[in-house]
Amino acid sequence: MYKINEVFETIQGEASFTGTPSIFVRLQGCPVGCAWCDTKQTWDVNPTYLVSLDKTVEKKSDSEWWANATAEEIVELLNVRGYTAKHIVITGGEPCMYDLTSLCETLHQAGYSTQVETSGTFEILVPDETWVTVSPKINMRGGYDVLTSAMQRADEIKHPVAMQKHIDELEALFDQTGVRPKLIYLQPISQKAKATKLAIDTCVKKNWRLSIQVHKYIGIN
Ligand SMILES: C[S@@+](CC[C@H](N)C(=O)[O-])C[C@H]1O[C@@H](n2cnc3c(N)ncnc32)[C@H](O)[C@@H]1O
Ligand SMILES: Nc1nc2[nH]cc(C(=O)O)c2c(=O)[nH]1
Ligand code: SF4
Ligand SMILES: [Mg+2]
Repeated sequence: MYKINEVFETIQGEASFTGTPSIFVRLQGCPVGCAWCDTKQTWDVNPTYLVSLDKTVEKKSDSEWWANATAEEIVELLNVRGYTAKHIVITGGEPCMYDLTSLCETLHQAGYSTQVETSGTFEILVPDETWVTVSPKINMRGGYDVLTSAMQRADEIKHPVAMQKHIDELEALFDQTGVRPKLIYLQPISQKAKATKLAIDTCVKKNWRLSIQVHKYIGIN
């Protein structure tokens, strides 16, 4: 069973897959506690807010409501809803709190590609074909060993930044782990002008890439 906060079809707004029609499966639960997190409604798994899977899909705004669903029930839901996107983004919350192998395999068998968005604070349990986006949560709850293996598995790094300290921490992480992935994106925190300028200047200097959260600029989910 997976704990589902919401399922919706939209355009991927972040990093390499920006612009790709995607179905987002947002899982409930995250113990990491980033101060600037834009999905705090996913942090707690509160039994009071357990609802049906349909209710999580019909949400009109962010809420702590969540539902239990099997991989098969999720594929069935995508069929019933008539979604046309073929790319599934599994996010959260922290999706790697759960073993995502069977969910991704079931989605692959049904003809979808998969991508996981993770903080790297839990072991990443996904098939080889799954695209893994790691937003390493440095000096946060979670193990250093796990973060190293997450860096090794990462297909891309997407690092939220607001101040120089965040860039210095990322450089230190590359040095500590000996892993420097090819695709490194800086993502300004919460569209702040100062954060955006810092991200642009640093990307130009280091030949990294910029990820703005496109969906937030155009006002979609
Ligand atoms: C909400 S998280 C869920 C997945 C996972 N827990 C993680 O942190 O990667 C999805 C992405 O949004 C980023 N993010 C969260 N809040 C943000 C904010 N206020 N501004 C920019 N990026 C943010 C995260 O770093 C991560 O890359
Ligand atoms: N359009 C859109 N793109 C996204 N990319 C990552 C998201 C996330 O919340 O993980 C997200 C999201 O919430 N919406
Ligand atoms: S790890 Fe991801 S979901 Fe959890 S608090 Fe940080 S940004 Fe939010
Ligand atoms: Mg989001």
